[in-house]
Amino acid sequence: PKNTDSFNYSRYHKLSEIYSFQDMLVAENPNLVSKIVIGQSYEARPLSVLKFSTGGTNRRAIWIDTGIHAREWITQASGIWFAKKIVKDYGSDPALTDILNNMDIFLETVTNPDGYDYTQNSNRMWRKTRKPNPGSSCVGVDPNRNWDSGFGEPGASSNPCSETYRGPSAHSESEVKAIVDFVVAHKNIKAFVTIHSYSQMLLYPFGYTSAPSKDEAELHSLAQKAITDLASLYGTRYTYGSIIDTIYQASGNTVDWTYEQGIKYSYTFELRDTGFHGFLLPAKQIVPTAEETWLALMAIMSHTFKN
Ligand SMILES: NS(=O)(=O)N[C@@H](Cc1ccccc1)C(=O)O
Ligand SMILES: [Zn+2]
Repeated sequence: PKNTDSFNYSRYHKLSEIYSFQDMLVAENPNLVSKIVIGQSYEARPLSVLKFSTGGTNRRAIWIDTGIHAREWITQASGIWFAKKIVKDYGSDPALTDILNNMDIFLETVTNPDGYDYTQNSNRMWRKTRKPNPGSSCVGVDPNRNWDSGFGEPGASSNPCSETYRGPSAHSESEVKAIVDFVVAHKNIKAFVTIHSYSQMLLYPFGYTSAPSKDEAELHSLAQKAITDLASLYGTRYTYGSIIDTIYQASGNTVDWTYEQGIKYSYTFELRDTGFHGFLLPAKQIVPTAEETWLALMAIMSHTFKN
């Protein structure tokens, strides 16, 4: 595709097409969008983050990532759609314009590029990173068990062959460490949203413990508002609540760590569907899924902006 208007948002794209989309979006919108490379994957691919900013220095910021689990293709595709949506709506949608006149948005659309490439060329059901595990014939670490929050506690595996292998140590994966370093250095991120599929859930900390977070009440009511807005478009029904109560115990997960870093509005989405297609969601559902999810993201971003 020649530009981001002719780009086909209703199709899943290979890694090189996503990278060229990012560069086209930056080139078309130099006053709003820039690309930051926060590190590199095990196989030395760039970990690229799109920054949406109207100026200032170290403004309060919102982080969104998609594709940390490679096979969850609806999430990378939604992330691409979100990027174009931000550019289209800035200056026309009052709520988004207000947010971007005061805050920055960081969007990492391919958070596990090695894994994504592997699903495209080898194993469509790959989940983890692609770093070999010494002493094992099994490859990869689960990037949603590798964070330094309840690391190694129940809710992750110590077996390199497991899909939920936590890794040899917290932040052992460069794809995780790059985000850790970015969050620690930035210091002004107020909302952190990491997007997975499938199950149709909106989840908040904690996953490693049944102890409620101190902000449980606020996180619960904001989640309720977000999934209500989501459902208003196509009637898609989400459940919501703490990770451990709503899905299962999971230690070393992303938002437990970001919440413990002090980022109150830390959420994990599980997008469509509830298992009929699962990870193999048909491409015709990409745009409807992205559109409805955007409404929930706007609820979270607006609340973050006002608080
Ligand atoms: N996306 S998924 O199918 O892998 N499910 C997630 C569920 C999950 C979501 C948020 C924190 C911990 C765990 C997982 O990492 O197991
Ligand atoms: Zn996932």
